[in-house]
Amino acid sequence: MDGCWLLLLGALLLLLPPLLLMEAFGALRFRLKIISYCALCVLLSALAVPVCLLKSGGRSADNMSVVRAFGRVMKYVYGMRFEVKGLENFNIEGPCVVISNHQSVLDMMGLFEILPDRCVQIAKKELLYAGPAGIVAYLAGVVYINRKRTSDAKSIMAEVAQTMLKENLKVWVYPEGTRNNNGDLLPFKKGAFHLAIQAQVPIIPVVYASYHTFYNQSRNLFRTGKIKVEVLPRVETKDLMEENASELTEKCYTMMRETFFQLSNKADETRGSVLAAQ
Ligand SMILES: CCCCCCCC/C=C\CCCCCCCC(=O)SCCNC(=O)CCNC(=O)[C@H](O)C(C)(C)COP(=O)(O)OP(=O)(O)OC[C@H]1O[C@@H](n2cnc3c(N)ncnc32)[C@H](O)[C@@H]1OP(=O)(O)O
Ligand SMILES: CCCCCCCCCCCCCCCC(=O)OC[C@@H](O)COP(=O)(O)O
Repeated sequence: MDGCWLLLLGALLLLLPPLLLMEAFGALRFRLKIISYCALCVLLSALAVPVCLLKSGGRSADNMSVVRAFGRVMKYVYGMRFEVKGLENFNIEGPCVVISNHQSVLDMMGLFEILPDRCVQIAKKELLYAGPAGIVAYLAGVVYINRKRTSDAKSIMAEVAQTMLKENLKVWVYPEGTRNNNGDLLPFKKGAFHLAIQAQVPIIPVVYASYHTFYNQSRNLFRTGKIKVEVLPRVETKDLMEENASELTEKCYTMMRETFFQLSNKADETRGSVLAAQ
């Protein structure tokens, strides 16, 4: 492992000159910081691959704890602190579907901060081609879907409903289906909710506060910061059927959006105008 840390240190030193240059140029600085973040993800992944192979010999959800340990290095490098509420809501026997909002590539830090054991994510298939990061995600049991081929994605998720029960897995889905940094949540895709209903497992919503105070792509802002996170109480799906998926989606969306605004200290403008109209 000593070799690994030396390699890591060497790479960080290599990243230092570009980081200094960034002080002078806003846009360049922002880009370099994002690139260095991705490079660190790739580097940590490359270090984690052999450890995963030694631990499990191949693809296994047990490897996710290795990836989580390596992933937790990133928050120290980028000066992110987390304030987590409701972590005890993860303490449930058996499988469940975890859903959370997805703002940026920085979410990897927030993910590994609270990721429970034996929890795998659903990811877009393009991530498989991100070199070592794609490989380590595959080794840790990440399920890849092609978002453009809905019917394929649905059948893969139907298989996941079976495997999560068989192998006692939690599955983490970003129901917005893409990154979104607009200060609100995008409407949710329904796959996560069909998955929970098919497997008859609870949903655990997780909300990360808006990053707007320290990260904003359009303003080239990427500083250190504190991220409030709340793990909400489980939403049961027992006895729900396929036709209940839309209302379940709506219920979770409303709950998470309210929490998102609370955590981000913002007024819910839409709700305000709806109330005014009544
Ligand atoms: C070493 C450490 C450091 C290294 C770090 C690097 C290594 C990392 C390692 C490890 C961490 C990995 C982390 C990865 C993170 C990745 C994040 C992403 O990639 S986010 C993008 C992909 N995720 C999704 O897209 C969400 C899942 N998407 C869905 O669930 C969608 O619903 C989907 C794709 C299944 C369909 O999407 P639609 O765009 O067609 O929209 P819809 O409205 O949901 O569905 C259309 C109709 O189909 C029905 N439907 C959907 N799913 C169904 C189902 N399963 N069964 C039946 N009907 C279904 C719906 O009810 C709807 O029909 P009606 O409108 O209601 O009539
Ligand atoms: C051979 C080296 C190839 C290098 C490629 C550089 C890739 C950088 C790897 C960073 C991996 C971090 C994982 C990111 C997960 C993530 O945040 O993915 C975004 C998707 O959720 C949503 O996609 P989108 O619809 O594009 O917003």
